[in-house]
Amino acid sequence: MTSIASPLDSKQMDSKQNGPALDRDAFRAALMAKGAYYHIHHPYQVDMAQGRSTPEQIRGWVANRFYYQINIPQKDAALLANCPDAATRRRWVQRLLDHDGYQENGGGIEAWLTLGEAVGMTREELWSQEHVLPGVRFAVDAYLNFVRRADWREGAISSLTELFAPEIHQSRLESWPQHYPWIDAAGYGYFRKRLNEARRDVDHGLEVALDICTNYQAQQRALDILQFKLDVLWSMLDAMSMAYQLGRPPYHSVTDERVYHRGLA
Ligand SMILES: O=C(O)c1cc(C(=O)O)c2c(n1)C(=O)C(=O)c1cc(C(=O)O)[nH]c1-2
Repeated sequence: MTSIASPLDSKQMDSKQNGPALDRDAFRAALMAKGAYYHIHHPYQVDMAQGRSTPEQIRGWVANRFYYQINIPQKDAALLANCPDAATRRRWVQRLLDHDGYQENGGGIEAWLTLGEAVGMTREELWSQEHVLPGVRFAVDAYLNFVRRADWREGAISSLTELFAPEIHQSRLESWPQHYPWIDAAGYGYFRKRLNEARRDVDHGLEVALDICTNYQAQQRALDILQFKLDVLWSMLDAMSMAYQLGRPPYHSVTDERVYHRGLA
């Protein structure tokens, strides 16, 4: 029971736009094929993986990604708030604990702060958001706002970029220590921690998608949602490329000062 209209509901269907539904395996394959657009292929990410990034570029990425990290639990809390099903909430709530921590377990945000220190930044610097580029902020905010407004099942589908995340975490664990001996190994805990968490998360997200998207229109909608999320991740790196690789941070043509803001509350 939800008051938010979603094309995932069959009653919202327009029969004229219906094509044949993919079977479960073919739909899973169509979702997986979206991996071709994952940010693992973005030049900024490729440069980091191949050892071509400067310390400033790595630090810029860590500081900007921190904004993603701190918004993920708010996104998951929004999804929980929109979800009327207790059994789903009981599983989904683990994501909040993964990032925020519980009892003596520090959680993902804490692990990301450790990564920040490992690359030579202070915790205060990350929390201040002074390095967060407007383009990164807008992309992350778009994700949070989408999940706030969406049917929880659409929110769940938007997390499915995590299908492709274990590979990217694994690749960082393998390549970064070789290329960047200046990074303190304590910083890699986040990536190690996410390997299993992401696999468990996608089992749940995929289950939701495969169970619910059983007709053509719902399947197309799910693919569109996944593409939207891929766009979020890609756009974040586009903004970082401009600022840290091409030397074109916001307002670079009018001032040498950093003109960043913390967004509008
Ligand atoms: O480092 C990455 O490339 C990467 C990507 C993604 C993703 O694909 O959205 C996530 C994460 N990391 C991650 O650490 C994480 O906790 C996470 C949660 C989610 C989500 O959408 O709920 N995505 C991601």
